[in-house]
Parts: sequence; structure tokens; C-alpha cells
Amino acid sequence: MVMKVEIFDTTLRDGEQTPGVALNVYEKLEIARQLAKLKVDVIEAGFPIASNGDFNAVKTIAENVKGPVIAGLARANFKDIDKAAEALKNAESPRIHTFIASSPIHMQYKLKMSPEQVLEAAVEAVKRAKSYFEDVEFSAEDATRSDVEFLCKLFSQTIRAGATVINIPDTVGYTTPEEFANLIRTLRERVPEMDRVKISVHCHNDLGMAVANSLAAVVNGATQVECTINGLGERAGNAALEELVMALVTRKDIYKVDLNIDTKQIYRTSKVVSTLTGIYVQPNKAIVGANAFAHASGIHQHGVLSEKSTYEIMTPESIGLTSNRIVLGKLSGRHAFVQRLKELGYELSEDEINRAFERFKDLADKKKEITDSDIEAIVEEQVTKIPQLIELEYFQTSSGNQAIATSTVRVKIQGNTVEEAATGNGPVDATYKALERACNINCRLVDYSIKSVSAGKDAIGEVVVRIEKDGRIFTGRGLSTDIIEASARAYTDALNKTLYNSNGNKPAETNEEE
Ligand SMILES: CC(=O)SCCNC(=O)CCNC(=O)[C@H](O)C(C)(C)COP(=O)(O)OP(=O)(O)OC[C@H]1O[C@@H](n2cnc3c(N)ncnc32)[C@H](O)[C@@H]1OP(=O)(O)O
Ligand SMILES: CC(C)C(=O)C(=O)O
Repeated sequence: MVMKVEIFDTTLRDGEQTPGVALNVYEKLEIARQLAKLKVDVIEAGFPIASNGDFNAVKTIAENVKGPVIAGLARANFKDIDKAAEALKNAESPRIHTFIASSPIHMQYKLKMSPEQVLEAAVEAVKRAKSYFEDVEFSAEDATRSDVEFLCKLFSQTIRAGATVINIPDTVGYTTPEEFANLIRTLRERVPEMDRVKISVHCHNDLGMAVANSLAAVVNGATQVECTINGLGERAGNAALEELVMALVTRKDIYKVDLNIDTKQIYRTSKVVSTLTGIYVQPNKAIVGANAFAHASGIHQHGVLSEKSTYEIMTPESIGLTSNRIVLGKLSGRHAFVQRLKELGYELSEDEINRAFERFKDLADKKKEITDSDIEAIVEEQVTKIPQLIELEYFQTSSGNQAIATSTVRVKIQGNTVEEAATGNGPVDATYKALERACNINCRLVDYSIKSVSAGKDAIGEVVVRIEKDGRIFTGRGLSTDIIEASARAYTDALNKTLYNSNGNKPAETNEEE
């Protein structure tokens, strides 16, 4: 039988211990709802004794989020446990997570307690928690720097007192995969009671080994892993949920475990957490970083264009992205360049491609990333000029915070003058709708960007739009000191290209008339 590993998400508790992060009740609830969509098994919603805000957050999540077990943290004392029980009482599946440190350093200098006192406090805490709920987790904080004999005693007695989950934290990220694997094996061998509970691990990333240590524990029998979205957490953070999950899924051949997680929700969850915590994800972060599915070098780009699995060990779709990204720059090759030309609707001759590619490489030496608009400009300047089938003759908009935005446009389309009006969600939207009507073209706006290309009050605004028609992308550019006019010109430019293309012209063919 394939072993099941449960995912215990502690973004809302240990993740909130990230310096600079403080989530309010609404933000915590939103994250918890997203974690439920991700189908984590357990949400550790907070530490109810910490503050009234955290108590309310745990209570609100317990009352509103169904599906996962909802856990609340408590030190090994009755005050914390009673408070956690109060916050969790309306949860569908509540769990009290109580902990106390077991390492000589922590017991002597922090708790100022003897091992016997720690043992007694742990057992009493578990019994108290058990008087509220069936599901009780006990953690031996700093387990990886604890005496193994003492850990065995602590786990044996807390299980007998009613713990249903035993957590073995690497609180300070000190252990290594080999050492941690050995610890989990030893505890399972020496504590017979461990067979009847879930064995959990909670690894910190101080030496960058949180995920590797957690995986080593899974191989040795851990059935629950504690982790956070984007690897948030105290100091260097916790094991990153997305990395753990995708390692277990992608290398199922090695780990041979089942998970409940809906991996397609991973990217969205990462975004929600980074937006609400304000902690940005580094671009090269595994799985959810902006570059995790981006290819920048020619040899790799050629590989993935031929067969994605040459350089992708998992699909972008599996984490909820729509596609990978080919980033054009100075290290790109001809294959990727030609592919992008095709995607942009150009069909060039060999000679035209050669000229455009040469210009592309020159530009790429000066610019970090070559955008679609740059490629359009290269092709138009080097290879082709598209005739103006649509000319914007006139436009007028009216809008205001109390008025429905309206726009009237007059265009000359293949020699005929057409006037149309439309309302919209703002003057730009109204103008775009009026232009579509006037030109009788149905298309989808994919991207709109505006930037200033000069300085000062009379700065010129450049609008670049990308529209999709029949699966092809067309880019339009417009310049004006009036941003509505720049927007209207950019859209007219893009519509002109769609019309030219649908008239049966090859978009990049040289046209001598122009
Ligand atoms: C490894 C982890 O990540 S554990 C979770 C860490 N998270 C947090 O600490 C965030 C929330 N914490 C807080 O809001 C506060 O620290 C509180 C409310 C828990 C406690 O606040 P205070 O009462 O002001 O105590 P303070 O934080 O200064 O010191 C911790 C006290 O708890 C004791 N303590 C620490 N861990 C435990 C434990 N597991 N069981 C029992 N007592 C403990 C310490 O010995 C110390 O006791 P003392 O006040 O008698 O000296
Ligand atoms: C409370 C425990 C599980 C913890 O956060 C740690 O040891 O890092």
C-alpha cells in the first residue's frame, strides 16, 4: 500500500513569525481559504494566547474554513491550552498543538527547568489538551539538539497521555538529511508507541536544508510534514510547501507516497501569500519564482521548443501556470527568435529572418530583455511596412467619477469613413469598444501598458497594447501627450495589423506602396 503523507501548513503561525509580517484577521482568513483550496491536511491558524488579534483569527478560521484540520499552538501550560481550546471549539476538526523544548540548552537557559519538570509539564499539557479534543499534537522543540534517550521518554509518555501526533522539529535548522533520517529511524525503533501516532517533522532552513531534511524524514517513516508557503517563517524560514510537494510528486518513483494536495493551486496560493504578507518571492525561487519555468539561453530554448521535457522536469500547468516563458535576450538563438516571430504573426523569408535576427542580436547586446514590441519594431523597421488600412480621424471621450464613460470615434477604413460610439468602463475602454465597432473586428485585449517616454508635465506617453485575434497576437503602439489619444492610436495600430492579416496578407511582407 502507498503511504499517505499529510501536509501541515503553518504559514499562518510560523510563517507569520517572518520578521516584518503581521496579518490581520481578514488576511489570515483569505489565506486559510486558499490553503483549503490547495487541500492541505492541516492549517495551523495561529497562536491564540499571543494576542487578541491572533485569538480572533484562529476563532474565525475555525468557524469558517471547512475541510482541513484547524490547529492552534499552545505552550505547555494550562493558560495557553485553555485559550487555544476556546478559539478552536467551533472547528469541524480541531487540533491543539502543544510544545515544550527538550534540548539541554533550551531547558537550562530558556525554560530554567530540569528534564523531569519538562517531562511532567509535557504530559500534563497533553492531558489538558486531550480533555478538550481528541486530536492533540505534541512537539519537542529543538529535538535535533536533544538527548535521544530523553526524547524517547518524552514521546513515549506524551503518546500514553493521549497525543495523536508527535512532531520532531529541527527548530534551528541544524540537522542534515543523514543525521535526521537516523534520528527518525532511531525514535521509531526505540519508542514502540510511535507506531500508533502520526509522525511529524518541522524543519527550519538555516543551512538551506529544510526541504532535504523533511524528505529524508519521509523516507524514514514521517507521515506529516510541516511547511509554509514560499518558505516563510522565523529567521531563514521553514521548509517550503511548494518545494516539498513538488519533490514528492515529481519523484514519486523514489518517495512512493500519496498526497491530498491540488498542485494546480500552488502558484495562486504563493501569489496570495506574497501579496498579503508583502514578502516578495525571489525570481529564481524553486517552483514559484518568476523564472522557475522561464528559459533564457538559446540551447535550452531550442530544446524546450522541440520537446518541453528536455529542460522541464515538471509542467508549468501542474502548479497552475498557463505556460512556460521563453525570454529573448542576448543569449537566445535563432530557433527561439523564429518561434516568437511566428507567435507574433510574422511569416518571413530566410533573408528577412537573417536581417531581423542580426538586428535583434545587436539590440540584445544593449538591452537585458527583448520584448514583443521590440521585435515588432525590428521587423517593421528592417523588413516590412504595413499599409494603413485603418486611420483614426477623430475621437472624443467624456468621463467622470459620477458619469458613464462614453467615446465617439471616426475612422477611415479601407477608404470608407465610419463613425461609432460606445460606453465603457472608463474612457479607454469606451474608445476601444467604439473602435472595434467601427472596424467591425472582434478581438481580445491581452495586455495594455503605458509609460512615459519623456520627462516633465508635457511628457509623451507611449501605450503598447497586445490583442488576440483567432489565436494570433498583434501588437500596437501609440504615442501622444494625451494618454487617451496614445491609447486610441495604439489600438488602431493593432486593429490595422489584424485587418491586414485577415485580408490574406502575410503580416511581414514588404509593401512598396508604403
Ligand atoms: C519554536 C517556535 O517557533 S515556538 C513559537 C514562537 N512564537 C511566538 O513566540 C509568537 C507568539 N509569542 C508571544 O506573543 C509571546 O511570546 C507569548 C504571549 C507567548 C508569551 O509572552 P510573555 O508572557 O510576555 O513571555 P516571553 O515571550 O517574554 O517569554 C516566554 C515565556 O514562556 C516560557 N516558555 C517558552 N516556551 C514554553 C513552552 N513551550 N512551554 C511553557 N513555557 C514556555 C519561557 O520560559 C518564558 O517564561 P517566563 O516568562 O516565565 O520567563
Ligand atoms: C512549535 C514548534 C513546532 C516550532 O515552531 C519549532 O520548533 O520550530
